[in-house]
Amino acid sequence: MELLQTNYLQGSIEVPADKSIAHRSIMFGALAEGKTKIRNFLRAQDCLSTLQAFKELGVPIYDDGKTITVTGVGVEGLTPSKQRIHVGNSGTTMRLLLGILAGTSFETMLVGDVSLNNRPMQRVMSPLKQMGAIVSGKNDNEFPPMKIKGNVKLSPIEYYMPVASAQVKSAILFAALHAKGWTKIIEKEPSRNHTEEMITQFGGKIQTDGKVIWLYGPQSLKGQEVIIPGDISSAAFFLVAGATVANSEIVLKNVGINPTRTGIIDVMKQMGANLEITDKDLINQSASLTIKSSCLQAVTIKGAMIPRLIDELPLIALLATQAQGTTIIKDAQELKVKETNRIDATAYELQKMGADIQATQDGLIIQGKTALHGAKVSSHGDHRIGMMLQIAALISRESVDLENPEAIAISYPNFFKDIKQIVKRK
Ligand SMILES: O=C(O)C1=C[C@@H](OP(=O)(O)O)[C@@H](O)[C@H](O)C1
Ligand SMILES: C=C(OP(=O)(O)O)C(=O)O
Repeated sequence: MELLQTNYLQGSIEVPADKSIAHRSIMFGALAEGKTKIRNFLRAQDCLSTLQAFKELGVPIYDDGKTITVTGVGVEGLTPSKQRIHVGNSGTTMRLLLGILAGTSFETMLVGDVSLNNRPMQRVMSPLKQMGAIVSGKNDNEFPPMKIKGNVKLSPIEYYMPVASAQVKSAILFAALHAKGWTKIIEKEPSRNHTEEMITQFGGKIQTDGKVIWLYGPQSLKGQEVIIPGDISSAAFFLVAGATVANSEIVLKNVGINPTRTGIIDVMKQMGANLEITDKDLINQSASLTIKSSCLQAVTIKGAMIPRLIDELPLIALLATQAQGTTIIKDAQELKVKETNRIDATAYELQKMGADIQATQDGLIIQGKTALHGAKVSSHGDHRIGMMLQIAALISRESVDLENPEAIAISYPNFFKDIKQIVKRK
């Protein structure tokens, strides 16, 4: 597919709903008592996998096209699926669902696509086994398909997380809601806290202090109305496009600004981006972001910042190709086990366009102020790599051909439609 080109970018966009919150809204809705109404659900492949999975586990879910209504059944109300549950490309669905299924009385098989079959599951298997569930991967290794036999008498645990991962933390918390006693989790670095926030939103009790989280189970939750803000990880594509394409100005409305997710804003500001935050809504944790063409400086990104912008790193690498100086990204080895190895895929594809970018063991080194040229590139079947390459095409102003653009529907089905709205050809 030939990617879109532009002379400059201008306009206003309402980015799609937050993917992390959308998955969790179905999950909490299913586990709570009573009805949960979800407004602005993300109808993208990953979240539809979660929705379908819970239908197969016997949860009544009704979508009138605007609002999704989930009739909660509680973990004891889930019923065995008649068949293996397909979770497609979604790591979040598989890992969080394992945490939920850990508290059931039955066995479930979870299968995914080729990409998901290569994603490590030991990180969730290990704590869930300690809590009393029986979990195994294909041929007794840690890779999907996964088989899980739940245990209605789960034990609480104290768990030091070896990786900074919101998915692992969330899987443990879902299981802890059904374990009798105190579960304590110590994070390696703070990761996105949507699960903790939604436990409180759904009437549960959870305590946090920096990297430490305590939850006393069992707990029952109450159905809620969930209004999902726009996804900052989707807004990020436009932030980078607006900052790097000359004479541009883009307004992004209703973007989620939970501080565990706003690393991209902090890093872009540090780089000198012309980025303004307005219309802050503190209740819904959302705001408008205005980005204008910017003069950028290189940065070093590492440590506790990494989980706050993990999904935006391929895009930040692209941004760094246009900044003054050498940008270094380190401590980001988690990027190797996403939908694809995002360190290698980012370096390989941007090199094809003329970028001076080197993959390292745990990140990337990018020399700035390089002109990008046209090329034939591939998404590697990874939605975020595909979208990053469309932004690279806007910067290059030369013809770029993208192989496997379909992957983009995993998180952002209307991506090209939204880009078309702001592309201005003189
Ligand atoms: O919990 C979540 O919703 C997510 C957590 C992150 O994964 P890890 O927990 O594996 O870092 C992130 O990369 C993913 O896109 C969504
Ligand atoms: C890593 C991602 O998602 P998941 O882990 O749910 O597949 C992502 O959306 O970039």
